[in-house]
Amino acid sequence: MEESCRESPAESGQALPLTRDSSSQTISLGPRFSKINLFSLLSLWLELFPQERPEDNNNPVGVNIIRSVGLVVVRESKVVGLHYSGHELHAGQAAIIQHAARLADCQLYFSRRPCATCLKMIINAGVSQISFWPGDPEVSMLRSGPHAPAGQISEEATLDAVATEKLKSNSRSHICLLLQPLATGMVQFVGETSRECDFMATLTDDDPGLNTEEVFYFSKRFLIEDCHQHREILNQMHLENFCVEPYFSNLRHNMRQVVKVLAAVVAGVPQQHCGFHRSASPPHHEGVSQEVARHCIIQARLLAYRTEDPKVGVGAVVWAGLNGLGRLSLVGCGYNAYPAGSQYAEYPLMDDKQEDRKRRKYRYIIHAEQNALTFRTRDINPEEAAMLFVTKCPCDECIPLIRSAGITHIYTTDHDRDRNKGDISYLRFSNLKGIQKFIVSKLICFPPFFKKISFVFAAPWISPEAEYCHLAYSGFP
Ligand SMILES: O=c1ccn([C@H]2C[C@H](O)[C@@H](COP(=O)(O)OP(=O)(O)OP(=O)(O)O)O2)c(=O)[nH]1
Repeated sequence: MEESCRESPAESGQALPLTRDSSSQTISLGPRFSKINLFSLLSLWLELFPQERPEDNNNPVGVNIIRSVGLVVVRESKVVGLHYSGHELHAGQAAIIQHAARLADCQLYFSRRPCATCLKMIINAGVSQISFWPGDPEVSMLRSGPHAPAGQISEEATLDAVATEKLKSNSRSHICLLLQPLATGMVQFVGETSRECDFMATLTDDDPGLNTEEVFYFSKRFLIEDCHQHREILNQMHLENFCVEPYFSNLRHNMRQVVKVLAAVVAGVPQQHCGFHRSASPPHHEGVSQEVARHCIIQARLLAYRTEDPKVGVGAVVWAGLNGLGRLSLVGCGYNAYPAGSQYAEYPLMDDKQEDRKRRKYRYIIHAEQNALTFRTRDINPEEAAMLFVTKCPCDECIPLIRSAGITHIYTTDHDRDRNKGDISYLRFSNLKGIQKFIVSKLICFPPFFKKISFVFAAPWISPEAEYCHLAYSGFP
């Protein structure tokens, strides 16, 4: 993350009031995520990072009681790691393997209370804080396990709860609950802006509304519908303080709001019939799967809601990995904001439709890609695929940085592409060579017979430019 400890009026769940810039011009701003909101949302979303083999989610006999977990590692207010459970490693173990003793003094944000196996190693590494979402823990208390009757907390989960509690009481790391109320109006703001975001504008003419299926799915996953069960789980986790009213209702309300916001952001990048199609053989590695690309673009969209630009939020995340396959590791992430350390509204906020040029924002704002690359956690190895996921077409100022950093793939929208807006231009992206470009675009629907043929021959929605690929809305079943 790019900034250190700037706090805007919206930080602790407050609505942003009208704000004045240095010249007393009044501007209204939307609410934004606090850092804690952002880390919680990222951790929840990371839990759903697409796996090569699907998580054994709907196991009828509930044999697998270990749940997937998402994890955000933060050092000095900056994200230095994004992790998720895989087939071999839990998210906590993946963080240990990647960061080792560099985890010392970091803050860890988990989407579930981690199991004792992860917790002991994390405490041992000397992290300063471990927080978790107050739902079903990693060793599930909702799934019953092979030998326990359905609906009953398994012996394994009870033993894990005892062990984690013992580790907690003997640990110097501060272990706490991960939840902060969202800024007032945030749910509505995200709902509305999601419907208007570049991805939606490109992909559909319909107003999709809040995807109720997505809300339902996330509710099932991250909330515990039954109040008694939720209380029981909180008690097992020694969070009995939250079991009494009004704290219990507040907790559940805040959890629901966060889940709604996540569903709204996710709904802003439609999933159905999406596919990556390429028109030329790649100079580097193949890109990631369409599911992974969508997942990463949604990470970038979450980051964009932390913007300091009063008009346009941009988020960027860079992942790298050998062949673009297997476990990716985070290079960096960021959003557009004023230089780190600046005070809120210290710089002009005007855009190109307002005021004279010297009073506009453009010379001051650090772009999302610039923050992602400046505060990257590691360099990019020339052998690996390095993928930038960014919610807006990269501008001319960013293109040379992206190329020099060793980015091999860009996933974005083409909103503003080829435009010169005076203070900011987007002319260089189209001619950028040597980097695979994946653009979100809408499918031209074919009758069923032509669908298969269109895959083999160059389809009309694929740009004729060499090395130019599309995240296309496909009509394949
Ligand atoms: O590669 C880029 C390009 C832009 N931005 C940010 C910088 C600035 O905060 C905002 C500028 O957005 P835009 O070009 O849309 O200008 P605007 O004047 O805010 O909006 P409009 O489209 O109405 O002209 O986007 C990035 O973070 N990365």
